[in-house]
Amino acid sequence: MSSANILVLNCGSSSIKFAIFDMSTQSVLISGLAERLYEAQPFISWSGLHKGESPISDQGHQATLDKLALLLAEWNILDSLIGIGHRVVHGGEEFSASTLLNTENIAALRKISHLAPLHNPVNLLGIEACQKLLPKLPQVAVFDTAFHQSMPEHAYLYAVPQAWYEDYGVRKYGFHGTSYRYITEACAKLLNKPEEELNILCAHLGNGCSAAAISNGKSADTSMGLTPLDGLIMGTRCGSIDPGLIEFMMKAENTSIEDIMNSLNKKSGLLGLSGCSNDMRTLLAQEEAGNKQASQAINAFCYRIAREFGALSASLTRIDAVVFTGGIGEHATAIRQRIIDFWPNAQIALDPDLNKQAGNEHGIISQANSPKAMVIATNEELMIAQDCYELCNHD
Ligand SMILES: Nc1ncnc2c1ncn2[C@@H]1O[C@H](COP(=O)(O)OP(=O)(O)O)[C@@H](O)[C@H]1O
Ligand SMILES: CC(=O)OP(=O)(O)O
Ligand SMILES: [Mg+2]
Repeated sequence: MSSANILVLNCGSSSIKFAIFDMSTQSVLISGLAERLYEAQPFISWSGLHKGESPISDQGHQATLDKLALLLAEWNILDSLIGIGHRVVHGGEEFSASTLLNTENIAALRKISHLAPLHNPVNLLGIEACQKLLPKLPQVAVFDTAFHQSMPEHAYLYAVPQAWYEDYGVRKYGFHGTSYRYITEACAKLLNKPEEELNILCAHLGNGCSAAAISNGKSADTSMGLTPLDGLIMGTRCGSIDPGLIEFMMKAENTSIEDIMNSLNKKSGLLGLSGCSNDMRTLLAQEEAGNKQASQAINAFCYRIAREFGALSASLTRIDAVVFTGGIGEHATAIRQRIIDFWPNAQIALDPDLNKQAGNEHGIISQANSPKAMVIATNEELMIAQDCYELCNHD
């Protein structure tokens, strides 16, 4: 087996995605997903050199990380690894680029963990598990926030007392940056343009959802903020709301700030509006079956994305393409059409066949005479593997 293998770990709030890359060929050897970690029956599946699936004996991230350690040993892959790359969602102001981890910067990461409560604590759990399993192996953190460090001050400042920014780092950071970085590279190639000349609007629509304006290949603005709670409607997160709502609901329900924040993070978004699911596939099926609340949730979701595109377009001198990515963006034909329907002044006309097949060989789903709309499958794991490989080889 090659000795240029990198393990990539993406610990999410309720799932763990992993991939083993052979960087001598930039190919994936094995990739997998553990899902529903806090539900009755957590489950892990993998494919590539080895293929299989298995229930996980216990709930939570730790049991899954233990299971993954057993699988890596079983696949005889541990000795071939030269580094481990971790998706870390929040890098605060301290981390503006991918970083080789050590005791000091892990401690610094721990300090900003509360800024992404659904993500950073479990990202750290993954880092600790790997340290235990392979203490000598270099580990690299790749931050969702890094790509957005190019945002200008007028985009990232909140209109709150300046001391909040100076003393506590309260500003917009933006997330899904590793995905936007991949999309920028891929889109420039597909449109045959230098990255530095690419101007696009992109929506990353997964469990977490955000949109970004990319100007001359760099992030100019994005919908998520200090935390990944702001902006678009998400699976269980509310997105933008009137901040006054928080005090209002605390008084109305005579409850704590923790309770309200828990509801805004875990019981809102598509789940809260529909009252039935955070999963777009389920909601589309429910809508088809006549469930009005599911329909309301989907419409609010799509409208908010159209509105965000309209707002973000203010920061671009020209729009080369509107790009959809993430689980929903890549797979939900009807959602892409509905977003475009809610955005008439963009004058985009989708080609129904191209939209259905999620793009031609250039990723394009719009008609020939329309402003361009595209679908590009994101690959955060490849970006993480590349950064990890580069940092491991330089040390
Ligand atoms: N064929 C599909 N049609 C509609 N929605 C889909 C389809 N496939 C996946 N999705 C949706 O994608 C979302 C998950 O996206 P994903 O990017 O995998 O999430 P994560 O943020 O966990 O990485 C879910 O809402 C799921 O319903
Ligand atoms: C930042 C974020 O929302 O990530 P995810 O989409 O993985 O939840
Ligand atoms: Mg995701």
